[in-house]
Amino acid sequence: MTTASPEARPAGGEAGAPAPVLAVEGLEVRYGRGRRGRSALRGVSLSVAPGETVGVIGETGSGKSTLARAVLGLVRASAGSIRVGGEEVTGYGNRRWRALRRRGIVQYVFQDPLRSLDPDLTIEDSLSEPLLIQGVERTEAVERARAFLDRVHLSAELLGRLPGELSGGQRQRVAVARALVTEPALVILDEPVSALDSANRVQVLEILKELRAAGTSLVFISHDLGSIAGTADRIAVLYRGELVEVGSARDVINHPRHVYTRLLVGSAPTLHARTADRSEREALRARLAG
Ligand SMILES: Nc1ncnc2c1ncn2[C@@H]1O[C@H](COP(=O)(O)OP(=O)(O)OP(=O)(O)O)[C@@H](O)[C@H]1O
Repeated sequence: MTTASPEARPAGGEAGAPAPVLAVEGLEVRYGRGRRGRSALRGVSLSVAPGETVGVIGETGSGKSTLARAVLGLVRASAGSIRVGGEEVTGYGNRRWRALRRRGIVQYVFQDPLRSLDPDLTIEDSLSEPLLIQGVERTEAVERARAFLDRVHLSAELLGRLPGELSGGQRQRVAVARALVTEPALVILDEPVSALDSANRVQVLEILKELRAAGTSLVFISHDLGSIAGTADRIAVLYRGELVEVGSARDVINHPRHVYTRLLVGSAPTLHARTADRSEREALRARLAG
């Protein structure tokens, strides 16, 4: 990270500190080639310790989904390195990435649960599939999958249904359960609550807090600081492809350092931090544009 402040917690790997489940160093991602190519991420460095929830916040186009896709092997890094669960994965080709995903070490939840769920598989099949792929025997896979329904506050009655027969909120909770069944070291959540109405949003955020309390490492990506503020241990602020600030959630919200972070915090009326009035926000926008 070239312009960011130092991270609030050690990245791990030093004597006594646990090795991070995710370590991204100097990550660059470009889309397209040559003159027509454009840079989506520049010099991004971020680590996630075991059991830690890191929120990544940024406006549309700042590179949040690109970061998620790079960590899942869905787009390639042009420079820098990515280590997942201690494994250097940067140079992996499609086959090795597929194998890594199959091992269930890193899982994901996207904004649209229909992208995370096969529309033709019943909920029971969707939940047991990741375990079957790992070679778990069917009866045990189904039993383990059912056990995860409780974790996401869903009733077993839904197991025989297809994703299209559930509400948006129920579908997203199934997507979260599917991401958890392999007990991954890391779950990447890309705008997991953005498509939900406020009641479902609150429920899914509660579930994420419970996962955090249970020690699952999460990267929670959102454009909404209000959603991230109560869930993340640390917050990383992405602005135009660069991480401009990383710190404890409390520090970032109460003492934002970068102008963009101050604008974000000042525009979030649900936070307890002082919101900026209109003229202050305009002054901050002018400084960003300048
Ligand atoms: N497949 C692609 N080809 C070319 N450019 C892309 C591609 N995907 C994203 N980009 C560009 O990369 C930049 C970062 O996009 P990205 O989707 O990561 O942003 P984001 O922060 O997730 O935005 P949003 O909140 O709108 O989803 C944007 O300028 C976008 O136009």
